[in-house]
Amino acid sequence: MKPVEIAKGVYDVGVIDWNIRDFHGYSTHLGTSYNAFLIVDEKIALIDTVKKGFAEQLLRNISTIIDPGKIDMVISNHTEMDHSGSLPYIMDKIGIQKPLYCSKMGEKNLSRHFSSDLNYQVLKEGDEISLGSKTLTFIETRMLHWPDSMFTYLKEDKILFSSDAFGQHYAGHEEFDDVVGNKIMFHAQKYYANILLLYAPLILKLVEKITKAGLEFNIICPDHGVLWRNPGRIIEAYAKWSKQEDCADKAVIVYDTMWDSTHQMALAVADGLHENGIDVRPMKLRDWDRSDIMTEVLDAKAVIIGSPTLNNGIFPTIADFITYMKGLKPKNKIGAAFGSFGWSGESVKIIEQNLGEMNFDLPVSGLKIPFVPDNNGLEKCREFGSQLAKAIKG
Ligand SMILES: Cc1cc2nc3c(=O)[nH]c(=O)nc-3n(C[C@H](O)[C@H](O)[C@H](O)COP(=O)(O)O)c2cc1C
Repeated sequence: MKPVEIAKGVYDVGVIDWNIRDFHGYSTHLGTSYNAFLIVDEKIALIDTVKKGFAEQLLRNISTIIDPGKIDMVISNHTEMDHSGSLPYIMDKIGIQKPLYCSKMGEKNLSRHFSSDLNYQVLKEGDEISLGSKTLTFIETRMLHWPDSMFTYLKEDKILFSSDAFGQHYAGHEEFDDVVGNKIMFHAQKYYANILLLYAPLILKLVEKITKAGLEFNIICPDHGVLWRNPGRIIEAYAKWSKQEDCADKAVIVYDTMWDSTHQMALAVADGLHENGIDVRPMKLRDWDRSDIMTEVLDAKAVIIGSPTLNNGIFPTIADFITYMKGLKPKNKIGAAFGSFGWSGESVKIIEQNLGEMNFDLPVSGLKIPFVPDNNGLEKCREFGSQLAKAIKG
């Protein structure tokens, strides 16, 4: 994609990765983009680079605006390779001695990826760099989502370069949120649920800090997806997702099955929930990616997990999902477990134990059915669903 001038002298020179479907284990719906930004003033700054394989494309994009050798400095908001993989190539092209600005942790982490001979210049919160008529300042955002993460703010144009925060894995020619319309919120929700949810308390503090400081934004520029020309919309969504309160009367049933019994149970539990006014999504793990399931979990009140017993344990995909969800630390959820078994039936207890460790509320005892559920068994599943519905509404 050709560079886009988003404000006078400020360009998005990033690239689109149309075909990536597996982003470190996260299943993207529509690829992604690696955004990088060039600010042309008396001095010229490049904010972030792109994934390694796209380095030449980035350089070509920059070359349509200026001679890359004229870049005076590079600013690295985040060390992760999708934004830094091209750094060695770019530094080599623009002059290895040029300053590479980053946070304190950025210096530490970048030098563990690349040469420690680069001209690292450490920035701290509130530091300013004048480019001439434009001034850059920096906001520490440690652990949002890496220790090195920081934001860069272009004061005069009120543009925030927010690194991975507010991003979406979305590939498209549209530059701004309003051009895509409401469907962009799904991609932003998926990104938040899978990358940022565990840092919800830090996000709330950051939103508070920014609000208190009275910082205004004309555009928020994340390193993935579209740029937010309506920043209020995404800031409000982040505040809501981070509070994890006021979720919808919605339940996600996450399950897997070998011989269909737990599947039949899942559908009957779903009926019990639906008949009692709950919006319910049964999702079988070998058909749905864990990142899609987490997207649904984010705004659901209940997560109900079903697994057959296999070798005295839970089915491996369920263990995978529980590990993943645990790491993302969802809060204020109701949980429940069910599953079919043959003789020892450990799965329900193991799931309940895990949900308990995540501080989920378990208002209804788990439901186990031996082998194939008959009509009576299916009725028990519906009843289990309706009891859960009452707890969700209560
Ligand atoms: C390889 C294998 C191992 C199993 N191990 C156990 C077990 O340790 N304990 C148990 O209670 N049932 C065990 N079962 C029985 C299943 O839990 C039972 O068939 C159940 O109905 C399967 O549910 P599903 O149709 O949802 O997969 C095992 C089944 C298979 C195929």
